[in-house]
Amino acid sequence: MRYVTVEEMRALEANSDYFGVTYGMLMENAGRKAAESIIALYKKCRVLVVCGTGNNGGDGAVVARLLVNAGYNVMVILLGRVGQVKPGPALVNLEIARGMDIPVIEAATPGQIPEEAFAECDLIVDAILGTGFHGIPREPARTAIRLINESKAHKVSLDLPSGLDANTGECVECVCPDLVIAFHAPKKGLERYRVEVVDIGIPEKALTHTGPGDLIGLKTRSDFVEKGGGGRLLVIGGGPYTGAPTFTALAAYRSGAEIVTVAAPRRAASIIASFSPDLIVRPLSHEDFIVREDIPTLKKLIERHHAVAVGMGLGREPETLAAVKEILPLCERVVIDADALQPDMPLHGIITPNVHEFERLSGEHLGPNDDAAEKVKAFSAKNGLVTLWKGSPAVVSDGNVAKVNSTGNAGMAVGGAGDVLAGIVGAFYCRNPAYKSACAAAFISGAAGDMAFEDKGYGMMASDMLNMIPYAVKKYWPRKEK
Ligand SMILES: NC(=O)C1=CN([C@@H]2O[C@H](COP(=O)(O)OP(=O)(O)OC[C@H]3O[C@@H](n4cnc5c(N)ncnc54)[C@H](O)[C@@H]3O)[C@@H](O)[C@H]2O)[C@@H](O)CC1
Ligand SMILES: [K+]
Repeated sequence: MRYVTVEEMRALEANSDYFGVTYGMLMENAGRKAAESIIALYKKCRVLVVCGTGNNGGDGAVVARLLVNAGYNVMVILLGRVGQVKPGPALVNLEIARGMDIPVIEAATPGQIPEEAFAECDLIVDAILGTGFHGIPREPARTAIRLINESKAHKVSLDLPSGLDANTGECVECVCPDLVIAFHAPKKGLERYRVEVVDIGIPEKALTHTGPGDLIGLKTRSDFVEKGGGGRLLVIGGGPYTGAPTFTALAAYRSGAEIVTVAAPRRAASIIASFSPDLIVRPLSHEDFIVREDIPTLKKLIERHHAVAVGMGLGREPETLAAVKEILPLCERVVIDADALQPDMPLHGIITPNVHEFERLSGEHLGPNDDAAEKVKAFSAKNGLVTLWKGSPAVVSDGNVAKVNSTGNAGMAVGGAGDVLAGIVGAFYCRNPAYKSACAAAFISGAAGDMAFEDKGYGMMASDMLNMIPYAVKKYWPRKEK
């Protein structure tokens, strides 16, 4: 089984919690499965559970409680004060253990660790550090790891051997366990251990649907301190229509882009510029639509931005489409939308077709009982790109995996909603991988649409979605320390 990265695990846990199988339930499941494995392997004996102050320690507290229930003689060493324990399921389970008169020794420094406990036990459960660990073990974890390794007792590590960095698979000083009980899937670096993977009840939906977990690890402006680091998006659109590129550009700003430039034909450019002083608008050569003479200008603009969103409000003048055909290969990160989605276009990056545009591109009519995820995945694989299919619900795929969007509503079938979505995708894509950007954008766009619908029902407009984007981001963006 392929290992799961720390970020993937965080995302799965966050989506699991979002769909109702909470962090607390996951911890209970993890602890129960670990205790069951231990009871199957070791007859009743003296067990020392060494807990860290994070959720791995929380798992250890659940194991301690369940082994006591099964008649084992259990003692817990907490490497810190109870007051330092992560609030939430870990603290709850440590308090429960203490409340059950299980001896919990608090050892905040190496000197406070009762060394004799490591000699007077038959089995040690290593619940010090899990996927939240990185670097070199600090004290008192470091001493505890040494004492565990020097002990003659059997050792079982929860999720991974404490001291193994699951981001890199490396370990400088880590527990050498007889068995690792890994939760949900192995982490990187477990190849050299005896591992038992246990299911902790993460619902299938956490894997198949978007959720707040898809925002974990998404880079935003605050990750780039230098000016313009937050992402510079170029919007190439406008012509017969001026609202569409405007929605895309404003949505990108609302999603955290730092600089958004709109390149549009002259007349459209002056109208777009009049909508908002926030927009940097670059009028092109022709009055009404984009022409081949614009290519050198567009080339220069493309080079000065992290990503490009093209197609919104473009119109379908043959000369315009010919120009777009020439500039698409020049774009490293591109979101291709609306009129630019033509079968003979060199499509790549992320495409955001609605149902009709997808039909035009793939020749596939997706009816209500079609498996949209499979069709969109196949199309994405064949064309080597990421598709954000704007069905209801939307489906995102990179050709390998596919996710169904879990937010959004029928009120969003309103002019401009697709342009807003394209702007959110473009803003995220400036600084993030394509598939992650598309999943996160689908989720945030639908969440903003849900807030707008909550507020205005079917009277909502795309501009209401625009205003809700920052609130959706604030509501669902898991705090860094999770
Ligand atoms: N979040 C969840 O819903 C679940 C988490 N689970 C468990 O939670 C673990 C992840 O928990 P956390 O993210 O809280 O982190 P961990 O419990 O893995 O470790 C975090 C603790 O270690 C400390 N730490 C980090 N680097 C250190 C270093 N170099 N030296 C010493 N201490 C260090 C941190 O300050 C923190 O207190 C998983 O491995 C798994 O065991 C499971 O219960 C499944 C459910
Ligand atoms: K561990």
